[in-house]
Order: sequence, then C-alpha cells, then structure tokens
Amino acid sequence: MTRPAAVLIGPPGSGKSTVGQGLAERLGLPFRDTDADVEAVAGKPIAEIFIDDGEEHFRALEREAVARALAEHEGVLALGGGAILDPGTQQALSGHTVVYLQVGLSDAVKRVGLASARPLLVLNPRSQLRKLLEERLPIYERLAVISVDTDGREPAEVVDEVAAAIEERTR
Ligand SMILES: Nc1ncnc2c1ncn2[C@@H]1O[C@H](COP(=O)(O)OP(=O)(O)O)[C@@H](O)[C@H]1O
Ligand SMILES: O=C(O)C1=C[C@@H](OP(=O)(O)O)[C@@H](O)[C@H](O)C1
Ligand SMILES: [Mg+2]
Repeated sequence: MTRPAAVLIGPPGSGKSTVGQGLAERLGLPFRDTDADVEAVAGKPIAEIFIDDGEEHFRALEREAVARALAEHEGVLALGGGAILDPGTQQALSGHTVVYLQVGLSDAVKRVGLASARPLLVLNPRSQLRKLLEERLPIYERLAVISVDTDGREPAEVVDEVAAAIEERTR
C-alpha cells in the first residue's frame, strides 16, 4: 500500500501549500495539494465552486479528493484547511504521518489578508478566522502526530523543523 510521506493539516494561512511544496523539494518527492485536485475535477477555481455550487458540494469533492490522494500519493500532501471536518477523512488519516502546522490568529490574518481565493474569509477575515480556529483546533490537535508552530517563522524554517521531525520518527 502506498502512502504519503507526510500529510499537512492546519488552518488557512498556516502555510500547508507553501511549506508542503518546500518540504517536497527538500525530500526529493512530488507535492500534491487537494485544493488543486478539487479545482481540476471541477474545472474551476475554489471560489467559483463555492459561488456556483455551494460549500456542501465543495466538501463532497474535497472528501473524494482526499481519499484518492491518501490512497495514491507517495510524496507530500497538503489538505485544505477544512478537510479534517469530515468524520470519514478523520478516520482515513489514522496511521498517516499527519503534520499539523500551528498558527495563531494574528499571523493567520496577516497571511491570508483579503485574499478572495478563500471564500470563507472574504468578509471580515479576522472574525471568520477566529471562529474557524475555535471550532477546529481540537480536531487538528487530535489528528496530529507532529505539530510545528509557524508563528513568526519563515516557511524555510518550518520546512527544516518538519523535515527533522519526520526523520526523527522514521529512525
Ligand atoms: N511561515 C510563514 N511565514 C510567513 N508567510 C507565510 C508562511 N507560510 C505561508 N506564508 C504565506 O501565507 C500565505 C498563505 O500560505 P499558504 O501556504 O497558502 O497557506 P495554507 O495552504 O495553509 O492556507 C502565502 O502568501 C504564503 O506565502
Ligand atoms: O479552511 C477551509 O475551510 C478552506 C481552506 C482552503 O484551503 P487552505 O487551508 O489551503 O487555504 C480551501 O480548501 C477552501 O477555501 C476552504
Ligand atoms: Mg493551501
């Protein structure tokens, strides 16, 4: 059975896509992002899926994309921040090298800013992110086998720490 070398979870702005790409380069492995997989299946950007089809439809596409990637991908896999809300996905992550990128509200808000690419955060990103963190932090913490704090740190530093933690686990 194939499995990803690492599966990155965490809130929007924690750096899953950025650090995931850097970690894959560091490990010499391919990188995959389930948000890109969903966009490829739907044939449009995530913001348009939310507008045209609604969040529920996005979550259904996301659930399938995550299941497929967990079964197929042997490199570094970044999930969308909300993928872990699905109970089936929570179960499917068991036994995987799940890496939780932690980020506090202030850094997350600065990083995502007013990016319209994240439909959940378009209006009032600070209060939306605060709500989202409250709801999800216990889930991220429960699923993680490696947790790395990203506050005030550059992506390259985060990559270093994640790579070291993965190496430590496989020794
Ligand atoms: N550790 C970091 N420090 C500063 N900026 C970061 C860091 N990680 C990511 N970023 C920036 O924050 C934004 C969101 O990062 P991204 O990787 O898309 O996060 P996620 O996939 O978790 O939502 C990007 O503009 C990225 O360049
Ligand atoms: O947290 C969420 O619910 C979402 C996070 C986004 O991915 P990132 O966490 O990579 O920004 C993307 O999947 C979608 O906009 C929904
Ligand atoms: Mg991302």
